[in-house]
Amino acid sequence: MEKSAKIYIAGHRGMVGSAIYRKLKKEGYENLLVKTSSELDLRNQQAVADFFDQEKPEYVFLAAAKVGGIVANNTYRADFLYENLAIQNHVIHSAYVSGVKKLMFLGSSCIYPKMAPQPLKEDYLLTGTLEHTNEPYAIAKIAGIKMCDAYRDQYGCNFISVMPTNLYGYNDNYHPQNSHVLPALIRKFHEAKINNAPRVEIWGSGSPMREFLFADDLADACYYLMQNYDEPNLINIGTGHDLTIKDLTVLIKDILGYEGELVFDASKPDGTPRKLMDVTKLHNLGWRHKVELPEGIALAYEDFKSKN
Ligand SMILES: NC(=O)c1ccc[n+]([C@@H]2O[C@H](COP(=O)([O-])OP(=O)(O)OC[C@H]3O[C@@H](n4cnc5c(N)ncnc54)[C@H](OP(=O)(O)O)[C@@H]3O)[C@@H](O)[C@H]2O)c1
Ligand SMILES: C[C@@H]1O[C@H](OP(=O)(O)OP(=O)(O)OC[C@H]2O[C@@H](n3cnc4c(=O)[nH]c(N)nc43)[C@H](O)[C@@H]2O)[C@@H](O)[C@H](O)[C@@H]1O
Repeated sequence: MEKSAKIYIAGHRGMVGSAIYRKLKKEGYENLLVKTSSELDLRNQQAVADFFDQEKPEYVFLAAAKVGGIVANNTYRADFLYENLAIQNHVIHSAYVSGVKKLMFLGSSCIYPKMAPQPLKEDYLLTGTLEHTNEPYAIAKIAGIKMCDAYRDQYGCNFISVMPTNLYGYNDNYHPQNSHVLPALIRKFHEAKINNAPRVEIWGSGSPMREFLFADDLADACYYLMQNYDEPNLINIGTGHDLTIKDLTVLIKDILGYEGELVFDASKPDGTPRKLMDVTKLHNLGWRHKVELPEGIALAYEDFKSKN
């Protein structure tokens, strides 16, 4: 990617898009093209086609999506399927029509079968049944991977797909119901601490295992792969380490300095028992994460406090 290249970051106000934006600025890219969802609704096919036709970006990071935690995915099942399919269909197809040199599509670790062997290798895609809570989102993401590959096969487009593990960081979503677990727990422990609440409710059994990557590390990996990866099929992005939700809870509780009790709410779903990424392919390409979980949680908490 030449420093003068015109680069469109779809979803630049989100956690991932804003991290990619910061990374590219830091690397000296000045010609960055961004639009909020109110300026350009990516669900609108004609608007997306017109935008690509007029602006002719050379590179695209597709980090715009309808995103949320386990309950949001399970509640807004139709919206997660429809909006994600629409956004990615329009952006990927318009990127082909307007002659984009390279596009990166961001998926998620939930594309793998619920009971796949661990760690999750890239070739476990479509080898089993998906987790029910996020099946619509996963189906959309799988369609995105296959769309990038099909446009490569039929039209020779250099469209790549990356699969990040669970993420957290600056500009995360801290909504009490719709967020992912890590930002949800930061909010819960912060509020419990300032209100002297005797206990905090944790969803599910606490036994599922999750892997967490700091969003700035993800942005670094995306930049690296945009320059060093030109293959079909997907590539995982993660740390290669995971922990139970219970251990994550204790870690966040300690970092925030909350001393009350934990109560596990079994009426809430556990979701996938484990989804640890196999990052051998990424490590072999020469990229590793830098921010470890305790440091990343402290940074995310500072960001949360500065906005709340
Ligand atoms: N968060 C995670 O744990 C995680 C894990 C794995 C993969 N990912 C992937 O990373 C990508 C970004 O996720 P994120 O966590 O950064 O999400 P996010 O913070 O919710 O940001 C999503 C962005 O998408 C944009 N967007 C949504 N609907 C749009 C529409 N109809 N038209 C135009 N823009 C629209 C929003 O733009 P506005 O702000 O302008 O409304 C928003 O900035 C997604 O593809 C997601 O699947 C995320
Ligand atoms: C990365 C994303 O991961 C998502 O799956 P997934 O890790 O289960 O999504 P999370 O919402 O992060 O939940 C992870 C685990 O944390 C538990 N958990 C405990 N307390 C809380 C809480 O207060 N809030 C939340 N949100 N969870 C909580 C939750 O029950 C689940 O077992 C998918 O739905 C998406 O499709 C996407 O792939």
